[in-house]
Amino acid sequence: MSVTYRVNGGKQLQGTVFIQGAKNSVLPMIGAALMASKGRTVLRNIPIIEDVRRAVELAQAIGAKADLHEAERTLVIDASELSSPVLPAEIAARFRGSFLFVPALLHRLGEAVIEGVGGCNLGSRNLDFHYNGFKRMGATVTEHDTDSADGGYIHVKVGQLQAGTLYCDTPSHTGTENLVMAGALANGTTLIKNCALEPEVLDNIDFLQRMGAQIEGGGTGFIRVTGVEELTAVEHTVMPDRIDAGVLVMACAITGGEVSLVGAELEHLGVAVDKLEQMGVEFSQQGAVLQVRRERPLRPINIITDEYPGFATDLQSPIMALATQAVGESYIYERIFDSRFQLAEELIKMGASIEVASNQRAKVYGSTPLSGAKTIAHDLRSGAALVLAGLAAEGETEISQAYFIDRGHSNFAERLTALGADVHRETV
Ligand SMILES: CC(=O)N[C@H]1[C@@H](OP(=O)(O)OP(=O)(O)OC[C@H]2O[C@@H](n3ccc(=O)[nH]c3=O)[C@H](O)[C@@H]2O)O[C@H](CO)[C@@H](O)[C@@H]1O
Ligand SMILES: C=C(OP(=O)(O)O)C(=O)O
Repeated sequence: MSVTYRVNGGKQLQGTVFIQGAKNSVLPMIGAALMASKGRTVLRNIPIIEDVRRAVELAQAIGAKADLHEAERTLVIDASELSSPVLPAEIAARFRGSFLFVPALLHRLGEAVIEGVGGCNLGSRNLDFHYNGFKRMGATVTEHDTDSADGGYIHVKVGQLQAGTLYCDTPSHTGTENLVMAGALANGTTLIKNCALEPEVLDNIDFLQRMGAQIEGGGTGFIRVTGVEELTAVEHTVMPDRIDAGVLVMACAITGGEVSLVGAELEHLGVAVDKLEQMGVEFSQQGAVLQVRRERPLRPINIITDEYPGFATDLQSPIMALATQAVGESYIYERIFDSRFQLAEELIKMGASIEVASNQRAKVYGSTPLSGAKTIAHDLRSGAALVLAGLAAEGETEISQAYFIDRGHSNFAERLTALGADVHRETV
C-alpha cells in the first residue's frame, strides 16, 4: 500500500487542535512494559500512528499479549509469557523503536536476536553506545552475516546483566533509555554518564519508577540505576508529543493563522519557542492550552539543532519549510544527524531558494512564492514539512511515500482539515 497526501494551499488555519501522545515516549514504554513478568500494563494517551502499530505487532511476535484499543487511545500489555528472542526483520526494520525491546529480552530470555532496526534515514544512526553498554554489563554481541544482502542479524546474549559504569559519547536519546532499562533489573548499581535530558526520556524514567525501578539523576547528565528483583505492571499516561505540537505551531505560522493547541506544553519545545518568537510567532500558554498566532511578516532565523533543551532536530525540516516564507536569509546547522537535508530538493521543486552548503549546513533565501508540485517524503518530518509548504503554496502539492508521515503523526490530514486546511490522505 502506498500513501499520498494532497494539499491545496492558501487557507489560513484557525481553530482548535489536539496534540497526540508522544511517539518517542510510548515506544520505550512498550519496551519497558515487556520487563514486567506479571500483570497487565495500561498505557493511556497512545498516539494512533504506524510506529505504535508496528510496536504492538513486534510485542506480539515475541509472545506478549498486546491489545491496542484505538478509539480509547489505550494499550494493554501482558508480557507474562515472552516466547521468542527474535526481533524479526519484517517488523523490526520498519521503525527505530524496535531496538528498545532489547533490554526486556535480555532480562527475560537472556538473549536478543536483532534482524534489523529501522527509523528515518538521516545518515549514520549508529548503535555502538547501546551495544558497548550491554557488553560492559557482561553481554556478548555477535554479528552474523551483517554484510549479506538480507543484513543478517546480531545476537546479544547474557546470563544476567551485571551493573556497570556506562556512558554515551554524546547524549543519545534511545541510548540513555536502553541503558537505563538494562540497569533496572541488573545485578547491582549501574552508573550512566552523559545521559540525554529529553522530556520523553524523563517520562520513561517516571514510568519505570512507578513499575518499581530505582533510578536517580533523571534530567541530569548522570543517572544511577539500582537493579531490583522484579518490575510491576502499572498504568501510565503518555506525555504530549512536543514534535507534533511544534509541527502544528509551524503549520499555523506558515499560513498566518491563529490556533489553540490542546495539550501542548511550551516548556517542552525548549529553544524552538525563542526561535519561533524571533520569526514573529506569538505564544500564550493558558493552562493546558497553547495559543499560537502569527500576524506580522515572518523574519529569517538562524538554527543550530542540539539535544534538549536545544532546538530539536526533528523540528529542523518543518522550520526549513517555514523559513522559505521569511523575508531574508535563514541559516540552518544540523548538528545531530549527518544527512537530514533531503527536504531541500523537494522544496526547491516548489519554488524555494535553498543552498545546501554541506550535508549539515544550509541557507534558505526568502521569501519565495511556493507553487504546488509532485514531491516525495524522504522521512517522517520532511513529509510533515512538505505538508506545511503545501499549505502556503498556490495549487496542489502531492506528497508521495507519505507512509513516513503516518509513522509519527496521527490523523494528520483530519486534524489540519478541522483547522480549515485542504489536506487529503489517499492510499493506493
Ligand atoms: C525513537 C526515538 O526516540 N527517536 C528519536 C531519537 O533517535 P535516536 O535515539 O536514534 O537518536 P540518538 O540520540 O541516539 O542519535 C543522535 C546521534 O548520536 C549518534 N549515535 C547514537 C547512538 C549510538 O549508539 N551511537 C551514535 O553515534 C547518532 O548516529 C546520531 O548522530 O532521538 C533523535 C534525536 O533527538 C530523534 O531525532 C528521534 O526522533
Ligand atoms: C527521526 C525520527 O524518528 P525515528 O528515530 O523513529 O526514526 C523522528 O521522529 O523524526
